[in-house]
Amino acid sequence: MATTTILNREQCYVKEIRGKGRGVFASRAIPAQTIIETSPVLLFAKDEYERHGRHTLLDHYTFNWRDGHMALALGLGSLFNHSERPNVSYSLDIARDCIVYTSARAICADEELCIFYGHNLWFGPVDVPNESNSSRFVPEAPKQTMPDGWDYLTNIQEDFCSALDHSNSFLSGSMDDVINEDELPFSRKKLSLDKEEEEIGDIELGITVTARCHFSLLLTPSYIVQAWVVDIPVQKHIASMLKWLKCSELDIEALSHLKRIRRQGETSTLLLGVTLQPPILPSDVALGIPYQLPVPCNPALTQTSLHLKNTFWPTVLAPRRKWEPEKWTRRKLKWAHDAVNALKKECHEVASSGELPIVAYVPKPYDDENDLSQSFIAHDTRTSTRHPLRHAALNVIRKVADFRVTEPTSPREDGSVQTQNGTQYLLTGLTLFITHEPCIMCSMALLHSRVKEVFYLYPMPKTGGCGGAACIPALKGVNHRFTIAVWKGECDAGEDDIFPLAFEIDA
Ligand SMILES: C[S@@+](CC[C@H](N)C(=O)[O-])C[C@H]1O[C@@H](n2cnc3c(N)ncnc32)[C@H](O)[C@@H]1O
Repeated sequence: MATTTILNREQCYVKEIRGKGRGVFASRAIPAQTIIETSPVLLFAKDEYERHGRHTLLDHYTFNWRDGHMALALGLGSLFNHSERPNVSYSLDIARDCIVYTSARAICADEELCIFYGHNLWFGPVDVPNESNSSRFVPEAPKQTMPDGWDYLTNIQEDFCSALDHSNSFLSGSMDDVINEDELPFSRKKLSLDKEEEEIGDIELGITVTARCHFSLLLTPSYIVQAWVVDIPVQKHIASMLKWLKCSELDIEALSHLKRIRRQGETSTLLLGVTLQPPILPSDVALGIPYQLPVPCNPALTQTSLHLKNTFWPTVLAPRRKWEPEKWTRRKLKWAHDAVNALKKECHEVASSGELPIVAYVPKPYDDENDLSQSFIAHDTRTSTRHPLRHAALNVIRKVADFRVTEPTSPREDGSVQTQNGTQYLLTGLTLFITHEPCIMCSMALLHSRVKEVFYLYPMPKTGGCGGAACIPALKGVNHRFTIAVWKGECDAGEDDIFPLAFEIDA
């Protein structure tokens, strides 16, 4: 086999490999994160490339560039072969018209240097670097246009998050001024949780009961059941039965929107509860036999709805409290604006490392630093770890939890330190900033974490769990709600396109 030695600054050489043609090799050990090669590119306009280039051998060597241009890397850049487990990542330096190749892990002398071309190869690949040596790093794929199941996340241009947000006109003025809602650089989603139920057919009947589960706070099985009631023939027994009920286990929160007694003519009926079996009643009171009735599952929000609900069972009127969004001062806006810029800065770095450019950031809280004494940032690592659950939001929750485990609370008597237990993952009172709308899984995790609010820059209509494909904090039956806000100016689509579902929240 012929061996040609061509050295670049990092002493790489080119060698012929069976079944692959030429390849680039390290002549000495290279530490991780070393720039191996910077190749200037030759750019072809889209038209020119379509008419000529793509019908030639050039098509095996070119990279997608911005604005439909195609780029041919000069120097060693065109000679890196493909591997499923590449040891080299690359980033397109659009401003300098070059491609920068960086070692994704420590590389041994005489190891072949490979990049990842993507999933749509035009040749049958041979010889992947051996598993024990291999990095799990998979950089952005050239020419990849296939749907990736993640709203084309893998195709998001590197420059997407590169521009810091300098549009900070809202920051000039007194820092204590409260900013009008329509001047805020973000829009808050309103989560509509309750329908008015003003038609008889709209009344939701039945009570949702949750089976007791000691292990999960959130995902417990629930059933919709009818309520048990019993007629009380003798009026003087009503008071004693109400007293008995208070002490029984039947008096539960889920029935608090219903009145206990229904009077119809001479008959008084007592609402007992929502057990699966008929409740056992006191034997010393003359009562009818318990029976089941469908009862409204929500309080009445309006008089019309009250009138209709009362035909099923007397219901409490609880007019909706007006949604009152939290007021934002200029000082707090500055805090959020800094957080967005921190996200973007990190995102830019992540994109050039070959991971999906998704970053989540939990800054020190604006109001109360006792909730978290330092800020945390994490990016998506599902590519490098080959672990489909390593999303940015989950990674940052984990970082916060890991930090808290090591953060001593108070010393014990014997002088050893005590750590908090079981609640480290909680983001109570904290705000999460994230480049992309969290997916359904992450939105559920965030709900579980009791996060106070989530700001994102880029909506994900097909996979998002904060208004895109679903709106997790607006679901019925979840035990926490968080505020959702979208930072303006990151997406040109109209709001209706992004959020096909209109939600409102009860404060
Ligand atoms: C950008 S060039 C790489 C340099 C090329 N080997 C050469 O000698 O010019 C891409 C071409 O290299 C070959 N190639 C790259 N990676 C390969 C692999 N893992 N297995 C087989 N052929 C590969 C394919 O023919 C592909 O069209």
